[in-house]
Amino acid sequence: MSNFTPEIRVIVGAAIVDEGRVLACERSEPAETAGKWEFPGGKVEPGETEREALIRECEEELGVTVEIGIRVGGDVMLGHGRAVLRVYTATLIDGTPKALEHAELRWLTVDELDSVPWLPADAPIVAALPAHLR
Ligand SMILES: Nc1nc2c([nH]c(=O)n2[C@H]2C[C@H](O)[C@@H](COP(=O)(O)OP(=O)(O)OP(=O)(O)O)O2)c(=O)[nH]1
Repeated sequence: MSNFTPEIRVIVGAAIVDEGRVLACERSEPAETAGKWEFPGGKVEPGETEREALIRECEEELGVTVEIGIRVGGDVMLGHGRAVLRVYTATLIDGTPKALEHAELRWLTVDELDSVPWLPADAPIVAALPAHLR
């Protein structure tokens, strides 16, 4: 059909900041991305706002309650333009993050941001992070 418009999924990530450090999470699956590091988050489901999706994902993946702040960096295209990644700052309201779905969690200072292999799409977001950690 000539009027077919493919759906663009929005993937949200939370840059959880605490005492000048950001929480980095090592993916455990699937095999193609296991061992790469990311911001906790995932797909925004129909009927959900981006902030609601982030709060839900942080509960599911880390067992914490977060408050969402401001955007970090710009939109990053994923999957040949089929999805877009949007990252927001977040702060912990309740709980201590646990690796419920990730292989490992690490709190990184601004000097440690490059110490883990981030998912490739996260590079521009990580580059924009220092301003939020100082
Ligand atoms: N959560 C997250 N995903 C990222 C980041 N960077 C990046 O390229 N991605 C990609 C990896 C995945 O292909 C996709 C997120 O999918 P996901 O499988 O984690 O999302 P989800 O939790 O909603 O998954 P599911 O319910 O469908 O299993 O976005 C990031 O910083 N955080």
